[in-house]
Amino acid sequence: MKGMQPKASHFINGAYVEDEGGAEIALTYPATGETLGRVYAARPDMVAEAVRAAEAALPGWSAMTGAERGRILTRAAQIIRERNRDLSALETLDTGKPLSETLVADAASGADCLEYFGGMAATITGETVQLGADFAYTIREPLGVCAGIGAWNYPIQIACWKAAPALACGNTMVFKPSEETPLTALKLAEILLEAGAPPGVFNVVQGAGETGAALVDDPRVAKVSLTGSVPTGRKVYEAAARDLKHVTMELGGKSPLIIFDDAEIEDAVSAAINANFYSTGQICSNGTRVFVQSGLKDAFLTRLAERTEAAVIGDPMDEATHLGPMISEAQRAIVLSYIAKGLDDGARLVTGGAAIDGPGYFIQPTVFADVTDDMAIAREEIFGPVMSVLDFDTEDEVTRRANDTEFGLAAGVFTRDLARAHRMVRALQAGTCWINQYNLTPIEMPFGGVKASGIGRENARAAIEAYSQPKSVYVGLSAVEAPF
Ligand SMILES: NC(=O)C1=CN([C@@H]2O[C@H](COP(=O)(O)OP(=O)(O)OC[C@H]3O[C@@H](n4cnc5c(N)ncnc54)[C@H](O)[C@@H]3O)[C@@H](O)[C@H]2O)C=CC1
Repeated sequence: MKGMQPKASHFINGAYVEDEGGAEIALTYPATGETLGRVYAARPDMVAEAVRAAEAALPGWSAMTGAERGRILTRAAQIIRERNRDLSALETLDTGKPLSETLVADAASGADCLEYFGGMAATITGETVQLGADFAYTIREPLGVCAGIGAWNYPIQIACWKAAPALACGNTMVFKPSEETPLTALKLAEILLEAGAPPGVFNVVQGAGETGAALVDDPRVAKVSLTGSVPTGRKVYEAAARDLKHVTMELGGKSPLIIFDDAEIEDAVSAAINANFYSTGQICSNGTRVFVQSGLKDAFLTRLAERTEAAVIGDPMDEATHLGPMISEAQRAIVLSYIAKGLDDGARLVTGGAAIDGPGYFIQPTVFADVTDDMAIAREEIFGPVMSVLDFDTEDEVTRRANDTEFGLAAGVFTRDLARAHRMVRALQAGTCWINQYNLTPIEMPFGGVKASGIGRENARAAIEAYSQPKSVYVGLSAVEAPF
């Protein structure tokens, strides 16, 4: 298997840079466990160099018109689309996610995002406020150098979701991908340069938490956008607070998917599958607590088991494959430990429940029924293909139980009664809700969490607020009055 080794580890000021003195990070293909290359973590000097490059590029980039910046982002989107197959194959090598997914959901979503904010860049303006004879106007200014830190489940998508709005607003960025998936952010850096972004506008440094922390701590960084777990979010938020930096936190979840008796059953089963097994369950917004009203329970579980057992698990490069491996042996071990806890706690295993023998970090898609609210599998984010099905009887009861969690990323409601659906989403504590759908995250819709699941929103116009700030200018046109 070829194609994993990048030219060098980091991309700073428009060029690949190497420093073999940093900690080595093996590039492992999760489907076979083979090591197919290596990168090195950025040491503090390298992080400082990347921030310096981003700072130096800031005056020129922010002085361009929005239309000029937008044209570059749009061109980058076009290049990504032209290279979608190669980028998707690289993403599959890095993450193990099946090509059938990466072809449609990863680089393609990144291109959607660059196109969206590329189109919007020229419309980012202030406003004018008439104040009697005087008036005020606002100038929407970039924040400065932004740090982006990514998780491993959607590497190029996360990089684009952060870079596109940041760059559209006139900021520059240093992005640190997850140490598990260093590759496609480097490709994005190449593509942005090729599309016309000046050197230093988008830089990439590799490394784990230490590198991320060095980036967050750099006093020249004005804003930090993290996609990661809640514990990491707490650390990064705390570090950013020391210098009162702006933050966007896209964190974990344990989201409810609520299915009423009157739901269209095949749609509800499809949604439960998408909400738990897409990307082998490694999605922050997954609806891992599937509440099913008592009258539908048996029929739902029967169809769910039949369809789950028909999933094609195996070679991610084969486009007929539905489920690839977990990202790593360590993550698979975590998921297996949760399955063991589920069994210990008395949940009923409907299907799956075991690792799959052979090379790579494969695991069966797993469904538990008769799960109760107090079980670990119902309370903690597992980040793997484990679905918990819980029973409920009434709307009030399920609303209360759905909200009884520290998380608040997403929620879904399946019912034919639309008045009930809208009433429910008003009551559900979640940043994103779906009615009769699940896990679709178009760029046009703000995405983010409430409670411990995050701060701020990505995508849509909301992201412009997250990467710019208004400067208010009062213009006096009358005589200045003073008390004496
Ligand atoms: N809300 C959202 O949009 C999404 C959230 N996630 C969440 O991400 C988690 C899984 O991803 P992981 O990569 O395992 O998360 P993680 O929290 O372990 O790592 C996330 C990133 O933070 C970096 N990091 C770790 N410690 C740091 C520190 N002290 N300072 C700065 N950076 C640090 C890591 O190197 C990595 O790049 C899950 O909890 C999942 O729910 C994943 C995707 C989307």
